[in-house]
Amino acid sequence: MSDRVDVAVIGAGHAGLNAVKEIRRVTDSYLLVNGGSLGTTCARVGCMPSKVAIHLGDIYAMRKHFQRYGIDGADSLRIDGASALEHIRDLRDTFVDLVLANTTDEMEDELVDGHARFIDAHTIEVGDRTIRARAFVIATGASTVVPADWRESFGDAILTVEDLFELESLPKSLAVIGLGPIGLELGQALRRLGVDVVGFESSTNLARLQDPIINQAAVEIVRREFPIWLGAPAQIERAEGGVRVRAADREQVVEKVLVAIGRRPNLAGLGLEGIGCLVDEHGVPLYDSRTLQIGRLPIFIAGDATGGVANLQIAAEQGRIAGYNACHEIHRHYERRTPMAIVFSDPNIASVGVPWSELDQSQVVFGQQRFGPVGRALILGQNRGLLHLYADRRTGVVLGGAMVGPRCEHLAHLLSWGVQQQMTVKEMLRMPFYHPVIEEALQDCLHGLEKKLDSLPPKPGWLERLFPGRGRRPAGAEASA
Ligand SMILES: Cc1cc2nc3c(=O)[nH]c(=O)nc-3n(C[C@H](O)[C@H](O)[C@H](O)COP(=O)(O)OP(=O)(O)OC[C@H]3O[C@@H](n4cnc5c(N)ncnc54)[C@H](O)[C@@H]3O)c2cc1C
Ligand SMILES: NC(=O)c1ccc[n+]([C@@H]2O[C@H](COP(=O)([O-])OP(=O)(O)OC[C@H]3O[C@@H](n4cnc5c(N)ncnc54)[C@H](O)[C@@H]3O)[C@@H](O)[C@H]2O)c1
Repeated sequence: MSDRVDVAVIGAGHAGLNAVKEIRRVTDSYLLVNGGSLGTTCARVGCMPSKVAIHLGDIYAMRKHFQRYGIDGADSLRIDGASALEHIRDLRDTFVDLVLANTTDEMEDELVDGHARFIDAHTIEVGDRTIRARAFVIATGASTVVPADWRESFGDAILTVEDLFELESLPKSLAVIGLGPIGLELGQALRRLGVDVVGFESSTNLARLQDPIINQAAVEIVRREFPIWLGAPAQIERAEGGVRVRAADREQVVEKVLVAIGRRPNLAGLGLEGIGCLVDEHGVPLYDSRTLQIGRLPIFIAGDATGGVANLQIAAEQGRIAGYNACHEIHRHYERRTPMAIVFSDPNIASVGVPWSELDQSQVVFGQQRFGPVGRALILGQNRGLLHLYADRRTGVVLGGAMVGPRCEHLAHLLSWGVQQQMTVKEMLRMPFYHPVIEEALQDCLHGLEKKLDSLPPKPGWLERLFPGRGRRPAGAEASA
């Protein structure tokens, strides 16, 4: 069977579905090819079921405060792991249904089931079907990296996010290998649901945190809840009663291992090397980071398949740009908004704006604020944590920050909106704040920064230099070429 269409999109995750939305504005002549389960990584195994697990863990962990609050009987509370897992699957199915209802359920012949492989820059094969298109969008996502011999040698003892939520019951003990966002979020959630968890991380950073002060604070907080061993790669071997995990001089025998050592773009089977794509050392084709076009080919790439920052909003936005560019001669540019990463551990961990590694430390003034004395944090019984802000020494413009603390998911948004608007410390302080709220931690931190900035000796030409450099166009606003 042979088809000829304007655009074919490969992959029905958020990137691919958003590409389709753009393409449909221009043409009905498109196909969406998806190999594997429909419903998106986010809804099936990613953002959403992991947040349900975190929520259940947080609720159950609250029992530890009950006695202090005058609530009796916490000792007799028990969690039924099987029911908790069933609830996660129930909600997961709801999220998947919501995605499908608005997207692929409405498609008929436009949806093609199978894995695509390029024959040439205008042709793919999907099973016994040949599809010719004027342009393609590759949005094939990514999958967990599992060392080749681990599955073979350790079978069911090895878990990834792809199978964790399918378990019928919770394991008694679990080693989480890799404490990036996935390992930390799920390791903590499972610990709170009663699993004996130990975490292994080869770097010295939790959740990819670059800011050393916030990393140190986060490590100290997480360690109060379960052991985390940092700084050496973990290896595993068979042991009586389960699997032995070793890292440097540490070892632990556990029933199961959750592998969370990173995700790799699903590009291997696409045959890209055969159609003249130059690829990097990870097999990702070289593409223009603004137009998302691969070389000069009529092929665009979006979402986790790019091997770049993996998050839902970026996948969706890149999908829209790739879809648009696949059916327009004049391309739109993808420009990343102010970087923001939030890890939904308790307390939340977040980084915003200029990453630590890119700061010119001699030009930055730093502000710190502990959550310890913040009224609302004390009321919530969640006052561990620290906020660290960075501002430009010369102009007072807020550059970003990192934080570990209660409800930092919201502080991170507030901060990123200020950074995107290129606001100064003083301008952010003129924004409204209420009481008693966690946002007062941000206000206090900004006051501290303001004091430091005001105490710096004035520099000649300070004001004149301030305005030309500041330009009021929000960074990252979509531009058309
Ligand atoms: C456990 C976990 C938690 C996460 N939590 C968050 C979070 O809290 N916040 C956040 O922003 N992000 C989070 N993410 C990341 C987020 O889920 C992803 O960045 C996003 O879903 C990627 O979307 P995508 O469209 O690029 O890929 P996907 O949704 O993976 O879609 C790719 C599609 O392509 C199909 N496919 C693959 N190969 C082929 C082929 N050869 N031919 C045809 N089809 C193919 C796949 O079956 C799939 O349907 C999390 C991820 C995980 C795993
Ligand atoms: N809240 C969120 O936004 C969220 C949540 C989950 C996932 N994600 C995204 O999903 C992607 C994948 O997340 P991830 O956590 O799987 O990957 P990651 O690459 O962010 O982290 C993997 C970690 O594993 C460590 N590691 C590698 N090999 C190891 C070994 N042998 N022993 C011990 N540690 C080892 C690495 O040093 C790294 O810290 C990320 O890009 C992330 O942004 C986002």
